[in-house]
Amino acid sequence: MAMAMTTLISKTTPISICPSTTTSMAIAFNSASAFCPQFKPKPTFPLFSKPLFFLSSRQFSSRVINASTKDEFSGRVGFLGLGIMGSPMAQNLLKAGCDVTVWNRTKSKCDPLISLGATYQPSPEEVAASCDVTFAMLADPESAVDVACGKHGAANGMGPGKGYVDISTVDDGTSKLISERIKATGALFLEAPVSGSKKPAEDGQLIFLTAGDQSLYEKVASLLDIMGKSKFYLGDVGNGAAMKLVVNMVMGSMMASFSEGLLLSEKVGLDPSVLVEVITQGAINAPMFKLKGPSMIQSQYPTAFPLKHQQKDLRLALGLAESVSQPIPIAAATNELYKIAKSRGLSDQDFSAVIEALKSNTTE
Ligand SMILES: NC(=O)C1=CN([C@@H]2O[C@H](COP(=O)(O)OP(=O)(O)OC[C@H]3O[C@@H](n4cnc5c(N)ncnc54)[C@H](OP(=O)(O)O)[C@@H]3O)[C@@H](O)[C@H]2O)C=CC1
Ligand SMILES: O=CC(=O)O
Repeated sequence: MAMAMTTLISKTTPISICPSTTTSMAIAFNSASAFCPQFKPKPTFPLFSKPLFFLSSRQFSSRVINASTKDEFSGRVGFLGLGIMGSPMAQNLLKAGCDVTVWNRTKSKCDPLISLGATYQPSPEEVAASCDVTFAMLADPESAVDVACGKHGAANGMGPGKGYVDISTVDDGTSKLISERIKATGALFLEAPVSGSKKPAEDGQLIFLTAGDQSLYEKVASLLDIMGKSKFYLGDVGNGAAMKLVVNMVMGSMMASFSEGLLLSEKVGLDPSVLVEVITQGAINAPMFKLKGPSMIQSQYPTAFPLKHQQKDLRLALGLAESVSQPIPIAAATNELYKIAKSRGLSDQDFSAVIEALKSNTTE
């Protein structure tokens, strides 16, 4: 397998990077047109002080390269897909003064962005044709392929000098397919799936897991900095997708295990709120437990990360593991639990609603 290079730029301090594999988002650039003039670095994260590292994802060999974020992006930015994540990301670009053109399958979701100054185009093709760099944030592999490669898809509007950045969480095969189609037009491609949910998207605190054309990565670095707190460059297309799937495989299993713990503690007469406090103070603490625990105890699941997307990521992680004959029995069992939750009508609830699948099981 080809060695993949990992770059990390953080808004805060230098960070050691762990080994990786792959993921996806879409941007197109063309220095000729328009502008994104008012990029203002957030005061707590000076733009020119961001460290950047270049690491081998498999061997930890490293070299430091110059941070490219000092080069502001000057071009028209397209944004396809305005769901829970895409809307706040596009909004942050607009608020930073970028010239943004939007499209969404359900047009009404474009309206709040249009009222903030975005331009609307009626198809992905027309967005890509009118923009220098086009980002895509779609639900799943099928929609990501359709929007990029389908009839009136973005690829039809791409060409030399432009770039496509796919932020959607998809598998590496899907990302490679989209990359090939985009690059056949002469444009550049970057996959850039994100770690971080609705609130980090609103706060511009996402973590980008990028791979693909490094020159596109460097050209859109200042845009990634508007939407995120750090960014990794992981080498060949597929490595960003794989990294994202591994992270979300771990997250899905953690949430399932946490759900079992909450229910077991209650069944044996403990206060699950105290369990959350105990976990929070110990070595297995993760922000997710404190964030989701109190509402889970109240059987409330306000959607930040839809359960159907978590199950999709587990399904794709199983495929990734299969491709390299890696046993992942915990993730396989976890996937079954999320499938049960989906079959009980919880698809559009937050993924923490997976606890309901366990409740139903214990009462049957
Ligand atoms: N929510 C989260 O916390 C995070 C999500 N992700 C990933 O980001 C991606 C988007 O997530 P999120 O914003 O939460 O999802 P949403 O379900 O809120 O949004 C999905 C987007 O995809 C569009 N879409 C779905 N199917 C099609 C289709 N067939 N053709 C065209 N457009 C389509 C939707 O359009 P329409 O409005 O018309 O339905 C919508 O714009 C997913 O891959 C997810 O796994 C990554 C990190 C965090
Ligand atoms: O993909 C979901 C996330 O929270 O990250």
